[in-house]
Amino acid sequence: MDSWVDGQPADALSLKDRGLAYGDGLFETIAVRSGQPVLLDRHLMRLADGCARLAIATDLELVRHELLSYAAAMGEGVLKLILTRGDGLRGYAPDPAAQGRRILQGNPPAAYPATHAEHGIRLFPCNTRLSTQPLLAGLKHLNRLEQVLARAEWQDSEHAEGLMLDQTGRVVEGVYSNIFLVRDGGLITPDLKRCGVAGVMRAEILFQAESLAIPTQIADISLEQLQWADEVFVCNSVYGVWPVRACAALSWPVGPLTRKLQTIARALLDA
Ligand SMILES: C=C(O[C@@H]1C=C(C(=O)O)C=C[C@H]1N)C(=O)O
Ligand SMILES: Cc1ncc(COP(=O)(O)O)c(C=O)c1O
Repeated sequence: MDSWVDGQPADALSLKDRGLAYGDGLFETIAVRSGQPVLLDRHLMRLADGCARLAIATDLELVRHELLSYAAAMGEGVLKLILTRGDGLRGYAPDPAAQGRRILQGNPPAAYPATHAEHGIRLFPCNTRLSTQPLLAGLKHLNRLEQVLARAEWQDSEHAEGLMLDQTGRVVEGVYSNIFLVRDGGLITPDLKRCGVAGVMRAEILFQAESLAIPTQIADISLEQLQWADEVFVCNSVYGVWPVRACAALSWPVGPLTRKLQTIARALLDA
């Protein structure tokens, strides 16, 4: 399907776009099932937070309308929205009058091996560490060089995802996922106030767990805590939940709470 720029079919973009020049923008990667964007409200909430924190001007109702129209035309697949600050001249200073540029791209459904979800995955222990930047923490902004470096650390198919730590060695997230630990029947996921992307699926899992009276905790997590977890899983808004079986010398069973939340995520993504 053709990409759209500001609501119109397009196959080119201005060379002055600040997304290209400085990574000055945000993105959302959204699963589309039966013509509907999955977890749309959560994606729009994160986008609105990003626009407010970066002071990018955009009409979020128009964005919603375009996402719905584009998804309806796509049917099935993965829809990527890139929202940049629009054009700029040389120099970092943003134009206060700039209007955000909306780019929509349709991709086929993700084709991950079924074994990732069924039997679990191995995480590659990435050497690339995440930098601390509270002003950007949680946002899905366009500056993703840390993830690019981390993902380039392994090429084998034995590892489906990587584990990323911050500068002090705290567990933060996967390269393209968030991480959860199960301990004594409850969930723990890293606090993302210093770095990391606050995933849409992470938010949904926390919500679903709370409505099932499963205790949840958002906290700093050490490698030692990871070692003592009863179960570990990763999640994102495209594949849902993958159990984690191993990371370097650590290993975990695929447990019942992971399976329960995986079933809930799958129901959302298969709807
Ligand atoms: C990096 C992108 O999006 C992330 C990657 C995946 C995936 O590969 O499963 C899913 C969700 C996204 N947060 C992208 O370029 O779309
Ligand atoms: C660095 C990072 N963390 C977490 C996620 C998961 O986010 P979501 O659940 O919104 O897909 C992603 C998605 O790509 C990501 O790139």
